[in-house]
Amino acid sequence: MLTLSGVGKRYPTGDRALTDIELTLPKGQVMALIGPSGAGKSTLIRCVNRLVEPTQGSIRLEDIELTKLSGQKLRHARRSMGMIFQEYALVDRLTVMENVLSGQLGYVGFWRSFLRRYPQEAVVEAFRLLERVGLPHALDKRADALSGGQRQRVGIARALLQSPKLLLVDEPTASLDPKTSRQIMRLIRELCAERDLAAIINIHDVALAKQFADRIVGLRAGEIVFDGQPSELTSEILTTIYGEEDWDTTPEPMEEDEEEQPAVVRSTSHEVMPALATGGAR
Ligand SMILES: Nc1ncnc2c1ncn2[C@@H]1O[C@H](COP(=O)(O)OP(=O)(O)OP(=O)(O)O)[C@@H](O)[C@H]1O
Repeated sequence: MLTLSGVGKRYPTGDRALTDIELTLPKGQVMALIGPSGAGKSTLIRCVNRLVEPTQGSIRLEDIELTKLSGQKLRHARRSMGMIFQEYALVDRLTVMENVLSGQLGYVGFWRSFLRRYPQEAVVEAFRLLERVGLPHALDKRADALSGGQRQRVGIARALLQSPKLLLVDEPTASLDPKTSRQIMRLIRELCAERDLAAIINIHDVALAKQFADRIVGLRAGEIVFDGQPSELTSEILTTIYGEEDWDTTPEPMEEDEEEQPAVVRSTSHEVMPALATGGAR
């Protein structure tokens, strides 16, 4: 369905973000993309929808070579990719319903969308989607009155309204509490199964990736260093992806007379390690 071959990206600054990426994603597969900060996860996702221009290689979505598209054809191809990006924030002053319908912007003409007059069938589908993502009672709420989890649900409904073939999801749980994070990951997974939709999810939380993805791809310094089943993600492989760390032990409780550590320990972004607690069933 989606095939990346020999994909590379070097930014004008000289940073090489991706090297020789080979990846094939079949229909219906939920793939989690993990790796340390700066490994190239966001760059990879953005190369697929061409928010970032790959400097090498080919990216095919079904029979369309995405790297060669421009203008109208690129806009058309982008409609088949639902994007759930943190920074694709909702428009706060608009209602939930209006935010979802804005997923139709690529379809309806400029004046129609400017005047916010959407086709009846889009409105009906938006109702249905809002019900499906668990927000049937929030249609008229302003987006700024929603919780983080509710906002993410609106973002998911908006992405689905354009009937995509592929979902590109960038850190969907970054600002959510653990329970809401699980609910959002479960929802994405269920929706992919219902619609035979493939998804690439850039996620820092390894435990969530293991629980909710069919496949995990580990990036390190722009290269794929692991591609396999969640059950194959051993401590050795985590070390390959993230670098040396004792993945299996948790710290011993401190002795009473031990000097207390500061509550917050700041680290550079390159030292960010994944959460490893394994939760219960899906
Ligand atoms: N616009 C840009 N211009 C120059 N270099 C960039 C740009 N965006 C990213 N990079 C560089 O490309 C590399 C990969 O960055 P990217 O954001 O894709 O990593 P990431 O794995 O998504 O990181 P994080 O988990 O922190 O979001 C890094 O070295 C980064 O500094």
